[in-house]
Amino acid sequence: MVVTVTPNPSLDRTVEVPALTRGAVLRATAHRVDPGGKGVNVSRVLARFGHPTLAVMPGGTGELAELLRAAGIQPVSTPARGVTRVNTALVEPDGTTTKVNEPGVELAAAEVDVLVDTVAVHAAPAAWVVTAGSVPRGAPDDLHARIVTAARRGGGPATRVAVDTSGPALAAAVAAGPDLVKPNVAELAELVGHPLPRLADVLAATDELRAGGVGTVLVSMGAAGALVAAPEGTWHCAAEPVTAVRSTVGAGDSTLAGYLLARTSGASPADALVHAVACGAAAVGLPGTAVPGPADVDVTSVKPASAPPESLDLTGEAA
Ligand SMILES: Nc1ncnc2c1ncn2[C@@H]1O[C@H](COP(=O)(O)OP(=O)(O)OP(=O)(O)O)[C@@H](O)[C@H]1O
Ligand SMILES: O=P(O)(O)OC[C@@]1(O)O[C@H](CO)[C@@H](O)[C@@H]1O
Repeated sequence: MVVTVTPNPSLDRTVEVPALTRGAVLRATAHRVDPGGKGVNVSRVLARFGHPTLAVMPGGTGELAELLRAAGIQPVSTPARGVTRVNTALVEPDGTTTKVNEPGVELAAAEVDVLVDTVAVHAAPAAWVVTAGSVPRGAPDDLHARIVTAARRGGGPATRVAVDTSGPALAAAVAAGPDLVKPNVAELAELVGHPLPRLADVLAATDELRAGGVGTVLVSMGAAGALVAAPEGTWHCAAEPVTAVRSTVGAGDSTLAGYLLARTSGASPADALVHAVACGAAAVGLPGTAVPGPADVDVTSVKPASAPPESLDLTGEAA
């Protein structure tokens, strides 16, 4: 079982437009609404694969709860002020996505405590507790760090904790020594305080995090695939670039879910990375915040993970 925590859940509204023109009235060619928020998306992938999951979040009632139940996920709601935010993605035909994320619910100190304690209550049977996404208004920067500690306190001997967030919240969470973090390259660069133009720079950054007490670092790198730096070793893997990108929203969450699904089934970090990359590639071919299931994911189309090509340029500026 995997428990996910989404401190700032959302309803993701995706509107496809012929072109994004500032100041114009745009006529949508398609639209959809998906449950959203990073932890929620991880639960949605797990549910599509038939893996048991519980999604903890402040608020998360009304339409979001209905959509989650329809997806086979039982939401665990904790008290919050305000309503679930609506995050809007404007998607152009080539997949270019402009996203507007609302601030979302607000938490008083007591509501933060309830969220953190609820994680401890549900952590015992979990193989993984995943805490992910932005920190809502009113909550402290160390919210994910507190959730890591709560998951450890309430979890069983086999419970592991993964974090996917950014900025000061990621820095605080890393200091709590989670078993896994899943930054993208920009988030990792902000964390270590300098740009990471080549894969060698990403590797050095993952070494730094692991030396500081993080167990595994899973770095998603867009079309350049993903890298895992684990106690067992370091591997890189990339899918064939998806040319028909529908929406990249949720690709990182699908990558993380794919990795955890494979690891809980006993796969090695290298094989789990292949599954993670296949899930990420499948996600970008799906509209809006649709997440992949087994029928969408083709592991055989992804080459086995290999030693990281350290000279790989990640800026897209190589000659
Ligand atoms: N153009 C692409 N072609 C093939 N695979 C892709 C492409 N873009 C992304 N992916 C896959 O999706 C994964 C996640 O993408 P990315 O690194 O952009 O996530 P992210 O920035 O964490 O996303 P988010 O936080 O919005 O969910 C990549 O590791 C890769 O496997
Ligand atoms: O505002 P946050 O919490 O950083 O990100 C929220 C969000 O953009 O992330 C998910 C994709 O990863 C979406 O479902 C959701 O709208």
